[in-house]
Amino acid sequence: MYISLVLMGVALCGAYVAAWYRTRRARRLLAGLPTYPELPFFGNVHRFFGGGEHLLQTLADLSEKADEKNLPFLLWVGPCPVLMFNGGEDVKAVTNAFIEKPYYYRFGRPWLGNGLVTGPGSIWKHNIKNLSGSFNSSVVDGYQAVFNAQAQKLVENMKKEVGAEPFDAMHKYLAYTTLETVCQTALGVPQISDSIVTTEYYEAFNTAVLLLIKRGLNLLQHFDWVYQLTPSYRQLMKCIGIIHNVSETVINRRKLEWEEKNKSGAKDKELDPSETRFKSFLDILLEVSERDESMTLDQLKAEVDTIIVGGQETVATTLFYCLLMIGCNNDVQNKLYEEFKGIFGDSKRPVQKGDLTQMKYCEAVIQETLRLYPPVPAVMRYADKDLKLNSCIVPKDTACGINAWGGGRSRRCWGPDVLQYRPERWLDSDLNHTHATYLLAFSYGRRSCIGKKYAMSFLKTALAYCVREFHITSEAEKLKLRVDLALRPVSGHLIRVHLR
Ligand code: HEM
Repeated sequence: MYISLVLMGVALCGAYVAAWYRTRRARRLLAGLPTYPELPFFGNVHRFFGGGEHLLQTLADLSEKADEKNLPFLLWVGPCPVLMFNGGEDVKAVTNAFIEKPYYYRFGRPWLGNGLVTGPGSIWKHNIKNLSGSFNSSVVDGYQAVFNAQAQKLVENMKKEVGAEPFDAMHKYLAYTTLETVCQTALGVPQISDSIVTTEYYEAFNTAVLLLIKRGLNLLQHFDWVYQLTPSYRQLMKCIGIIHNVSETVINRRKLEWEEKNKSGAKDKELDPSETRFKSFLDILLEVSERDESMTLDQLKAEVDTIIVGGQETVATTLFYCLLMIGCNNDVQNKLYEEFKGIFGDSKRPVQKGDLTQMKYCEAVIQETLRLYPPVPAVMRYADKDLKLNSCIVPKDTACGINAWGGGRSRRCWGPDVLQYRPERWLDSDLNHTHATYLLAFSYGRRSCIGKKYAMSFLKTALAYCVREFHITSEAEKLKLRVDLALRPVSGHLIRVHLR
């Protein structure tokens, strides 16, 4: 025990000195940027302790300071610099220059392998060429029947809550709805709910997310060899085993079907559309694997798991905040209802592709929600070379934060009513390219979200079903939030539904 502690102490000191030596040039180049006073050894790391609420306060505080000065905010994690960018030309330059991510993205690799989110830049660069169009309009349009069925199921479930106590829509319904939707469209399995999203899978999925967050927030566990000694590691591996087992089973079955189809000499190499009635993400990957040897079975699994993770909580969280916001902004809800009435009349018919393009106000509601409540408040890039910006030089080896919370709440960009929930601002013809660089919920530039079109189509569909059926109320003006990778509520997050 004593020897282990001494060894750990020596390793930590060694790592600190090496990192300090490597980043002394950064200290010189970044002097003058807004920052916090540093503690010896820890830098500003103590600002991240104290739980998710405290973390959000820190993020909000540094975002405001950066906005006031119109400069990136500098943090020191031990001896290592982290620059936080709120938006504007800097974000554009940083996201286009850097495709590497800091080391802690590796924590997700036991689950997501070298998929798009967690893979190293070189692998991402190769695969994105094949996958960037995976969720283009024609593919996503093919998912509309799944979106409708899932939205219908959601409102049927929520009807149980009519006249009941306020409830937590996220955990009771939304998380499950989006997990089913994304599994179904990613894997292309009909009747997925019975066979795939079992309670065991759902629980393993949620626990794995929480364990990864826990690791991220515990600096000591950043060392692989420390983490591998913990019970959390064993629990994580168990959860990942359950999740992988599901995706592997489906992938293997689908791959066999695909190979048999090819052997039988079918001219059209797409799977029989009658089986799924849409082209799943897995189908797209199988097509890629035919012409690109680097799309191995492992890589294919990594990409499928990535899509499921990338699309599940983000979409559920956005829908959740949309419901909360319209629940405490009656005027907004009325306008939304009127828009749906204009499109559907009194009918509760399924949403069609053409309806989605007419939902302009609905789109504004989603954008405004994402501006104030980005599900992923910040993402990171790693500077693998120097980059000259107008505001500073980003030195090689600096971590760069793309701060969606700060961008959406930048007074400089959005004006004095920045904190007001006002979807109308998105209908304003004065909105321009600069505003786009401050709406960072989907990140920006290279390695930004490829599921934006998917997310918008599903969210519009789900909102149409919910608002046609229910009048929603919430007390979200009392909403309290925390950050633990995702933006999560602490209180003020319950809703009530009333039949229209
Ligand atoms: C409102 C919903 C969504 C939000 C707010 C969102 C947000 C984001 C963000 C912030 C990133 C950048 C991650 C990083 O740099 O670390 C990202 C990447 C990604 N998202 Fe989304 N996402 C959403 C929906 C979806 C959906 C529905 C899918 C797929 C079905 C998806 C798939 C992905 C993938 C594959 C990446 C990695 C892209 C790359 O690195 O090239 N996302 N998303």
